[in-house]
Amino acid sequence: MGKSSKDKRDAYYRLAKEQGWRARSAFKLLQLDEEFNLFENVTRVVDLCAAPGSWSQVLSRVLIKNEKFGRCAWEDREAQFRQRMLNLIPSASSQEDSQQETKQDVGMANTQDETTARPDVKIVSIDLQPISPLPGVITLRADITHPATVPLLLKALDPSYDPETSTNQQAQHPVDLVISDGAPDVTGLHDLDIYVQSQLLFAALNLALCVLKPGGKFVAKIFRGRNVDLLYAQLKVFFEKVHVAKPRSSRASSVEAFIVCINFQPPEGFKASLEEPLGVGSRLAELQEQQQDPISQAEPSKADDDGITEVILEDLSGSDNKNRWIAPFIACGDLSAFDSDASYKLAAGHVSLPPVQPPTAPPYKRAIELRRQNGGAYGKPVVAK
Ligand SMILES: C[S@@+](CC[C@H](N)C(=O)[O-])C[C@H]1O[C@@H](n2cnc3c(N)ncnc32)[C@H](O)[C@@H]1O
Repeated sequence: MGKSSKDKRDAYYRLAKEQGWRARSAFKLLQLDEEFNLFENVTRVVDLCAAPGSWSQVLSRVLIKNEKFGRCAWEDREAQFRQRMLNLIPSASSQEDSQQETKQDVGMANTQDETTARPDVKIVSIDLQPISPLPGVITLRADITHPATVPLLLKALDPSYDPETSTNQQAQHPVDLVISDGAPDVTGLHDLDIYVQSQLLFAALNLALCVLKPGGKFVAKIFRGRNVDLLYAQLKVFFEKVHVAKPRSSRASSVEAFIVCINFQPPEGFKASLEEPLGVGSRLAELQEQQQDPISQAEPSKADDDGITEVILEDLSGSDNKNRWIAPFIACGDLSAFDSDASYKLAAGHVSLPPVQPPTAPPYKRAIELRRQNGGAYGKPVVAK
């Protein structure tokens, strides 16, 4: 979590520290769950691009510790927080609570905790960066775009999996839910950022296809850019329902959104492949060809059984119309929830809480070292006169 002055006034940044979450992203997952009931009947989950680990914390607290974060609990916590915002000084007890929890989280072993673990629950989290231990969560430090990560993940999910002898890439005990909050270091070059993000998304989808069980769910961060409708149509090849969701805790000013794909239905004869991953060559296009056109399958403006209205745009231009599809857009999170674009005023007496989980290996550490070695020769701040 950054510490810019905007962040300090961002309610979710402060609320995350109040409640002991490692990052404000925890609220995005909680608000997505509020809308889509993501964790219902889920015991095996893979969290991709998981550092510093706030999504894994949510998984651990909901699935292992059986904590409830439904609308009621959320509103209760929020009401308390609003009260403290009015008083503008965090209560000593809430600070102690969150620090206590952090100590618990950080102090736990890297595998299932004997006292709290539900033996039927398996959570595997992966990131390029190290993730501090969490109760009941297996953490892997790996690159999700690298083919060697798939056998690593399969082995973590199923210790009897042997990449040497196994001809079957599918895990023996497949996964109910794959979530990915992957984001590259944003360059500010819009098209490049969207391209790199889409490569992360394809890597996440590829991994998901290797481990998801039929009926499983896939949730991933996307940057909504030009041609995102091509992506929605591609996801529709594998999942019965594809929604694009914007939690209230995700800044409206950001192009970030989340695809929520429900009911994994691999096309007949489809096998996830490391040699020919999705996003490379014509494999996806061929699968789309095999399938009926998703646009003609869906009836325009029809409410499905969740009461969600699908809006299909009829006038998509270009010859590849049949490869495009507009996923229903859903804003989620209670309307009374904090606005992530608003700045909330802090009083003079406001006490800022320390980060719940200081970064373990932040990329800027090396830059600081280099700057020190060079006697501050580069990257010196320019002082305005
Ligand atoms: C927005 S953060 C994820 C936050 C996390 N969901 C949480 O709640 O704490 C994005 C993460 O993506 C990770 N990432 C980016 N590219 C990756 C890759 N190729 N493989 C694995 N992780 C990657 C980054 O290291 C970073 O930790």
